[in-house]
Amino acid sequence: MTTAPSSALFDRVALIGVGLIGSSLARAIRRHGLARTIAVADQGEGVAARALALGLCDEAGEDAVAAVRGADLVMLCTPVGAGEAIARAIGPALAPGAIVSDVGSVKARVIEMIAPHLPAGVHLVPGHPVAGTEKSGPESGFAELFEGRWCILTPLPTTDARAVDKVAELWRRVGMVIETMDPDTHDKVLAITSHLPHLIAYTIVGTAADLEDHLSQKVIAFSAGGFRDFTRIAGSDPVMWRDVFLNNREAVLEILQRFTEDLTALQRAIRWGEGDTLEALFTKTRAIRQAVIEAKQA
Ligand SMILES: NC(=O)C1=CN([C@@H]2O[C@H](COP(=O)(O)OP(=O)(O)OC[C@H]3O[C@@H](n4cnc5c(N)ncnc54)[C@H](O)[C@@H]3O)[C@@H](O)[C@H]2O)C=CC1
Ligand SMILES: O=C(O)C(=O)Cc1ccc(O)cc1
Repeated sequence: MTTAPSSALFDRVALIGVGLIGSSLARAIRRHGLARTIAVADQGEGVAARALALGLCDEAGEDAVAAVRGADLVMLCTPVGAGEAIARAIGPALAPGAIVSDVGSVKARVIEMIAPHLPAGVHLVPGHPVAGTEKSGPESGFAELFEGRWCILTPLPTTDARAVDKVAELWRRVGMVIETMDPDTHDKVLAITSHLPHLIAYTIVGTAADLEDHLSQKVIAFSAGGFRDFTRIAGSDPVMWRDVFLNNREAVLEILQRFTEDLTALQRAIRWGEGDTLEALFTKTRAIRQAVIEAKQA
């Protein structure tokens, strides 16, 4: 099963967590021949065995320490809340010169949780492939997930530049476009573009579910258009998203404050029949939609 192409970037890649993102990365690494050996560790019940059966890796088990031994790249692909315990456990087993990276949707807290447990000589290169779906588990991954999407790296000023380049090259070879920013900026940007939309979706679907029985059943039966789109997002993994909100608390609360103020202004406009206010906002947002589409096509 081991692939040994001459263009392999890494000798042994250890993926800790082999759900949607870990399994997509395993598939993409295999497809592009980027590692000689892929070892995975996952504590989910039966997940490691399923990853092996799917042919995603050369070795699989529950023990992260065993997976990282001899690895030149360790990629943390678990919900972000698990990062600290994993880093504490694997720290002593990491080879000098090894790179530790991650795919977490939150960056500042992840760095705070992981960095203190890494020995000197091990390079931390935090990252976030901004590509995903509402699905989870090793069966839901696919090699093309990352193609044409952004990968944001948030290295510390002290991070070894060669280590950053190597992680950037990995994501580039699986099709991503690389952007570098500081962790706080990342967390603020993602709070509005990803975390708040998920919170809104969870709220709308929760509100619909709490309607009187006869109404809530009709909502499900006749759900179409907008509401259906929200149910897709609200079907995302509960543990992953619990960890995102707990670990990007400040940025999410700040953006939620602004959002609720804007929502209250809209509520007022509807109450007082201020059609001009509504139409002006909807005209502005339509232009933003157009700009987003054009940016994607560029
Ligand atoms: N789902 C998405 O669309 C995206 C997710 N991310 C980030 O990727 C990470 C993983 O998310 P998904 O792959 O979607 O989740 P997932 O739920 O599909 O996979 C997570 C895996 O981690 C395993 N796991 C949990 N705790 C563990 C531990 N202590 N040790 C070993 N394995 C453990 C679980 O058993 C599961 O198999 C998260 O940090 C998330 O923020 C980043 C981009 C997109
Ligand atoms: O499925 C969707 O619409 C997503 O937004 C996927 C996603 C989830 C989390 C991320 O950090 C990045 C992308």
